[in-house]
Amino acid sequence: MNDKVFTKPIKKQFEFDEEVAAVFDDMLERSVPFYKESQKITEFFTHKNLSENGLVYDLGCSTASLLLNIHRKLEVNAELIGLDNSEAMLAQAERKCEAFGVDIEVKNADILTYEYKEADVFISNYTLQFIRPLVREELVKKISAALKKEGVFIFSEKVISHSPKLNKDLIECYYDFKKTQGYSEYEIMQKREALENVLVPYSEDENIKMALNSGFSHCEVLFRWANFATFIAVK
Ligand SMILES: Nc1ncnc2c1ncn2[C@@H]1O[C@H](C[S@+](CC[C@H]([NH3+])C(=O)[O-])CC(=O)[O-])[C@@H](O)[C@H]1O
Ligand SMILES: O=C(O)C(=O)Cc1ccccc1
Repeated sequence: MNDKVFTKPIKKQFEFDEEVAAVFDDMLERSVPFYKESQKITEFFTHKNLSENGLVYDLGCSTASLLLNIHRKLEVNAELIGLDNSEAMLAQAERKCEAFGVDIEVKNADILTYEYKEADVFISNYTLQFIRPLVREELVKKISAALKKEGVFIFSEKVISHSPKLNKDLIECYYDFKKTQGYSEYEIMQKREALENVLVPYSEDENIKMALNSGFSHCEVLFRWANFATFIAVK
């Protein structure tokens, strides 16, 4: 279904409710620049770091698109677990996994309090940005603690610049992108308001520092387009 969520006046903050879940795949493909490319890079580095009988967690798996792609190219026996705390998203995820006849575990859980098993790879695609800054680093520490030695955390985020001029231009560049994807100025502005204080992006540098401060020995950018970036952190 096509994303028309912000074509009408919205009075509430952005939520991952039924209305959003029903159009979510279209929303992400049209709202995240090079979404498919960032997914492909994430898939590549997941396969590279996954060992026989290994485990992958996808934090904020939404409709399970990424785990389904990873599953398609699995060359080892591995456990894939997707976590999300939106019932509406999980219903879509289960519907897709069933349709493809795929054995992926999707669980209703809060990624902040979940008790993780030892894993080879953690993924968070555009989810950390929705975690309150006060507890975000704590979560990254929890992730690093649950990873195997040399395990990886691959995460994609919307990012900001601390140069005010550059930040303003990055936002404008992104809004031009959204217009080319068929969103009107009205939809863009309405969503911007709904996301205020809900989606809190860090700069590229702040994301890397957070990873290095949380038990990772190395962190760098795999892919960046204007204000969207994919990072890899190695334990
Ligand atoms: N505390 C939390 N616990 C569990 N889930 C959460 C929490 N907070 C938010 N979520 C979930 O994190 C997801 C973030 S969307 C991820 C896109 C996906 N990775 C994709 O690549 O398709 C990003 C976006 O929409 O920009 C939503 O499904 C929330 O319900
Ligand atoms: O669409 C936007 O304005 C964004 O910042 C990206 C996004 C994509 C999907 C859900 C929330 C935010």
